[in-house]
Amino acid sequence: MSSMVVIPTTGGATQRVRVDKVHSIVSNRVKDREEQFLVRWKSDSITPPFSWHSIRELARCLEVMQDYITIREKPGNNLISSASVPSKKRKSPNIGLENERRASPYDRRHGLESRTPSATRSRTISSLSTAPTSDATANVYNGVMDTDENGFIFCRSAHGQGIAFLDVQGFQTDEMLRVARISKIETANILIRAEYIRRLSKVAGKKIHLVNVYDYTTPSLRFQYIPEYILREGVFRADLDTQEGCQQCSPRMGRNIGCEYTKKCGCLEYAAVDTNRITTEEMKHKYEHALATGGSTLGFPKKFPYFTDGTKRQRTGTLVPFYLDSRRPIYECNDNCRCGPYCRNKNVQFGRQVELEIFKTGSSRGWGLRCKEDLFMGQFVDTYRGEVITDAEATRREQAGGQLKASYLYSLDKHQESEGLAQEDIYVVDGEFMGGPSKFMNHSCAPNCRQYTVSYNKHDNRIYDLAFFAIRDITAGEELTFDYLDKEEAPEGEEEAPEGAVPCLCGAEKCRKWLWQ
Ligand SMILES: C[S@@+](CC[C@H](N)C(=O)[O-])C[C@H]1O[C@@H](n2cnc3c(N)ncnc32)[C@H](O)[C@@H]1O
Repeated sequence: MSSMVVIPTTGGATQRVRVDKVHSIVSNRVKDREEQFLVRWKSDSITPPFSWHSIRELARCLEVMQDYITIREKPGNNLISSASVPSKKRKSPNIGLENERRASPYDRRHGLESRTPSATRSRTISSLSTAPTSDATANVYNGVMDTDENGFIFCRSAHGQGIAFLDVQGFQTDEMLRVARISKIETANILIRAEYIRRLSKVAGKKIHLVNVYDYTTPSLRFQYIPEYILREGVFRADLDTQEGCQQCSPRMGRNIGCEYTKKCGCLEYAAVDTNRITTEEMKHKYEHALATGGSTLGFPKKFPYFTDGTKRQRTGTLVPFYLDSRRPIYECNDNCRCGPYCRNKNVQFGRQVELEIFKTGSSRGWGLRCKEDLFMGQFVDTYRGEVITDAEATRREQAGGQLKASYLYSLDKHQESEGLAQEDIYVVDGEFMGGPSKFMNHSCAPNCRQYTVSYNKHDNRIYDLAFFAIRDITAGEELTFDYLDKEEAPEGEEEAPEGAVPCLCGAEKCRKWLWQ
């Protein structure tokens, strides 16, 4: 049995397969000591074209290759979803189709014209019982190889005498599955890992490492690292130029640390009042009046969120207890402030300053995140990034994505109550497919980090940063975790599994047993 066109895999520059033409990868084998993958090409035909390709030709299709490997590793999987098997109602396309094949540019480039079409070609594979075996030489089915104007190879549909046929109904055959199972996938895993590490090296800020001492898997290449939120349809944020900055502060007031006096700093207008320092009856009365009328609380005792040089803890930049021990929103200064670029009230906006490591946990929790250096209590770790979507879109994605989807969705509802925002006005951050390394932070019922609200524009209360800070000293190498259900009062663990509950594997002494309740 031979195919129409044998793709040369040695000698000369390797031609690549273009990822946007590939539907999926559906099988693998080792041929001539080379890992090869069976590509199903995008096509409207109900017998789409297939062809075998070496790993080098698939160097630009690593995401698709990873999809295949992930499915292949799942026990009992027949590697092709029922959705992609054409309906039995459709008529068979190879009846009466006798496409005369002309030499393609690909053939001409490789001097393959003489092989097409040829009487010496073996018979078409017409039934599953004669589908390719491990030692079959068939390379192209239901199509012919071609190259596009940029030199990328692709396969286009063609049927008829001499064109090997592969029926996707009942795909794959037992023999293909057997061959796929015993054929090692090593180089592909190495290339996928190398590509992920290459992409991590492009992420802004300190280095992010990837460690897996358990197996050959790599986090999904479909995840895209982004430096900022991506605003999706129906989501708006105030223009940065229009954000109000503090006007009474300056870089050189007091200790030359930018903002110095909480009573003057306009950025703290909506920051929480330190009620412990409201000591006189008169002040108390004024404060109650301001609360009742929605008046400004500027001038009441407040706190800047971060320690500065010269404070007793000497942990410059870490959160002060007033914020650390609460869930009060943090208001940082912005570029329109008069306090200058290095104000003590700026921190999260400068981005991550610590080296992180994504690591395989070795348990059913999948991947996790840890820090390569010691962290102080109150130290900023990283923000949570992702697509910002409307509440309606979040509901839609949640319904489509199943119960685990919830762990990637974060509602920006901190100001909902205080600002009287309707539920449909709430935006949601989805960090499943786009975001940063904090996507890998697992849940713990006894966490060492917490997520805080950090705003730079006090008037835009629908979009703000979700920032992770250490809530105790953390030794380098310790897994970073936070409580997915971070509430003022954590719910008690229930004996019975609530509906949709995912068992919690955090291992904390007082584990609540379920991720969601
Ligand atoms: C935001 S992701 C964290 C990264 C994830 N481990 C991964 O490999 O991509 C949340 C998911 O991790 C898993 N997970 C996180 N914390 C867990 C825990 N304490 N127990 C069990 N599974 C956990 C669950 O599958 C959850 O849906």
